[in-house]
Amino acid sequence: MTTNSPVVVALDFPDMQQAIAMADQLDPSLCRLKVGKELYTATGPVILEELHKRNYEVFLDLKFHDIPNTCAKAVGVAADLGVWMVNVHASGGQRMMEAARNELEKKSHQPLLIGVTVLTSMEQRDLAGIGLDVEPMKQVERLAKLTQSSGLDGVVCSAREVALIRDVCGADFLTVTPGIRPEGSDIGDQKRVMTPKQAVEAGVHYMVIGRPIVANEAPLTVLESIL
Ligand SMILES: O=c1ccn([C@@H]2O[C@H](COP(=O)(O)O)[C@@H](O)[C@H]2O)c(=O)[nH]1
Repeated sequence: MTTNSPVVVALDFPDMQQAIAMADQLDPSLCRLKVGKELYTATGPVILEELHKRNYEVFLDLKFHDIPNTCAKAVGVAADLGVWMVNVHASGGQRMMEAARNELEKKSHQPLLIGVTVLTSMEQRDLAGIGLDVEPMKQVERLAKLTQSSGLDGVVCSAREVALIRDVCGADFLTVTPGIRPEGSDIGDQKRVMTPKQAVEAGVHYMVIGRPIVANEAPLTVLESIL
């Protein structure tokens, strides 16, 4: 099933049973689902089959970052698994991203291919700690331009950077934004956050939302209130 919903719910769980129980409380006409490192490491590809059977489109958020050949082959396998979206770290560089793009061109099913810019859990001092003397906004801009010139479909960034990305990369270049926190909800380890309303006003294409929905005892109600 395809949906027009801008919400992608992060299924961050340690096992199949909890992930499927959550998927069964949500609705594929109201959201897509994201499978990340914790769940995929626990279950392997069978989780994707289960979610596809339930008519969900799935963002496989494994953030590949490796030498071009290894990264491209991993992206190719993700395409064969039928996912809707897959991502790589833009800081893997242009040759790595182009190799991933080229690998997808050989595939009958081609997921959206997205580059991760600066993790939404990072602020300026975290960048300084890895030797980058630059503001997150500037680094996001730099990596978004590199991602676009490498032929990818869009970027993962904070909703705070979306207006700038729309200016420099155009409105069709996809923005996928974690770090979304409804008014009053716990920020946790996220740093560059926005509310769903602010994110939509900024023009995001997709909002990735995990704990505010999946840690709530009424996840469908929270999803509906966000929508
Ligand atoms: O920059 C990034 C990239 C990915 N994520 C992922 O999104 C979700 C966010 O979950 P919350 O519970 O809403 O914080 C999570 O799966 C991250 O791995 C991100 O947060 N930031």
